[in-house]
Amino acid sequence: MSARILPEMMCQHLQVYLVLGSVNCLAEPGRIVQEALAGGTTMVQFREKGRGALTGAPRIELARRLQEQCRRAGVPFIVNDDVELALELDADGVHIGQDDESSDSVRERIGNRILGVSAHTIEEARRAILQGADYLGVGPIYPTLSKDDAHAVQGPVILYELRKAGIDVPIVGIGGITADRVEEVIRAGADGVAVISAVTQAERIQAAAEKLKKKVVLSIKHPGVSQKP
Ligand SMILES: Cc1ncc(COP(=O)(O)OP(=O)(O)O)c(N)n1
Ligand SMILES: Cc1ncsc1CCOP(=O)(O)O
Ligand SMILES: [Mg+2]
Repeated sequence: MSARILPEMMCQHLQVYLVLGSVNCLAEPGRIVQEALAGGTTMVQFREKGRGALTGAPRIELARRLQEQCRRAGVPFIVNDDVELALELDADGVHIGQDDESSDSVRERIGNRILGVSAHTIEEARRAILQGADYLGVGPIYPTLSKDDAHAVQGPVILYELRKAGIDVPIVGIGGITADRVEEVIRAGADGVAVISAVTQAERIQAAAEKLKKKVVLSIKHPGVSQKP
């Protein structure tokens, strides 16, 4: 198996990170992923959960279909929560939260595949890193309608606080992020943005992904030290 992903490469993949399941999609999920990839999406997470989510064979079939699209585009395909499914598909990685299986156990099971861990505090971030996280998902940065059990909104300042505390692993901001908010999120310390609705609910999917990508790239070009929002 290949080695653990390098932080520089991880940061590239985090730039425009599309998180989705069939329940988020107004159009057919395969079409959304196709257009999002055409618009420059850099990583995709299969998050098939919530009311009306697919289960059993249809869930696996959809995951396989989206994974194949990502493979063709050369974009990593990450499975949310379900380590079994990630191993069955030979996915590129897994994303887990604080209420899921522990990071050290998942790291042991997935070998060198990408491991993303949600963190809401400096302590959670430090533990996740010690236990083998390749990146941290931090949020909700802004209010979100896409996750019923989301933690309290943290604002971009949490990104600044994590960086100030010396957390230097790749970080993606998530929760309520729109193109207009990208600059603030990146300037506060994120390496990229993870979005559900900004892409899945857009009228023009490809254009929405393109706009996010452009804003991320422009904001990264003028980084400086993490700035307090
Ligand atoms: C990139 C990214 N960051 C955070 C999350 C949230 O994970 P979690 O807290 O486990 O919640 P669920 O998504 O499982 O409902 C994520 N999925 N992706
Ligand atoms: C999965 C997840 N974790 C924290 S907020 C969130 C939902 C993000 O969705 P949106 O981009 O539509 O706010
Ligand atoms: Mg989870």
